Amino acid sequence: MSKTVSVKICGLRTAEDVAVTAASGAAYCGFNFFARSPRSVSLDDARGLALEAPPGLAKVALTVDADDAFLDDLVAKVPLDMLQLHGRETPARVVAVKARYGLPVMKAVGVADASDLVTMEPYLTVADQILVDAKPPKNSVLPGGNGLPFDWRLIAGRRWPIPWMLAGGLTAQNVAQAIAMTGANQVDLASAVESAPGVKDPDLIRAFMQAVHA
Ligand SMILES: O=C(O)c1ccccc1NCC(=O)[C@H](O)[C@H](O)COP(=O)(O)O
Repeated sequence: MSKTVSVKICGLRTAEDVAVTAASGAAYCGFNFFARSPRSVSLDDARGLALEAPPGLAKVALTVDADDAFLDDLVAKVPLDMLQLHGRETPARVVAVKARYGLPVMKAVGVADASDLVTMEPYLTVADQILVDAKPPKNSVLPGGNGLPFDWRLIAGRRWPIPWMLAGGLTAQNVAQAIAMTGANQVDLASAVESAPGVKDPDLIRAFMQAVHA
């Protein structure tokens, strides 16, 4: 029996991105507020995009080590379903963000070797979800969204007590193998559905979704 895998497409910047993501059957869309990313959007633009998102498409805001002043503004302006913390936020910071905003929090953890799975453990009791992502290369300015996979054998057969998403270099060509190896029920991607950094390609989004559901 085939299983249902939920998809999050991250780094949406235009109304067409949102429309295609929703129509393709993705469960989540991500708005990126890391200023140095080619995928970043302003609060005003994100508000417009979020208001256009149809019911059923969960709106996730990705931030990196954001302070309360920024998050206050973000949550006041943009209707959201989840906060994604993609920096060096501690477990205590996850607890504080959850309490302050009352939104589910997904904590991203970069994986390069088995020690990163130990680093993940304290988050499993405080976050609502974990994003199991590739650790960025040392010279990258982006803490995520580098289009590079990690060694999926590191998490093959691993089960965690809270929902989690697999991310890092997923493509239409490798996602079936990634799901089979890791048992992921949710996947997240940015780079492989772009024709250029920050520019989503509707055909690539549709091809990825077909590969997930094949
Ligand atoms: O995508 C970015 O530019 C980015 C910048 C800063 C922090 C995180 C970022 N992306 C996080 C995501 O949720 C990506 O979807 C995830 O890392 C996978 O990206 P990719 O390997 O490009 O599919």
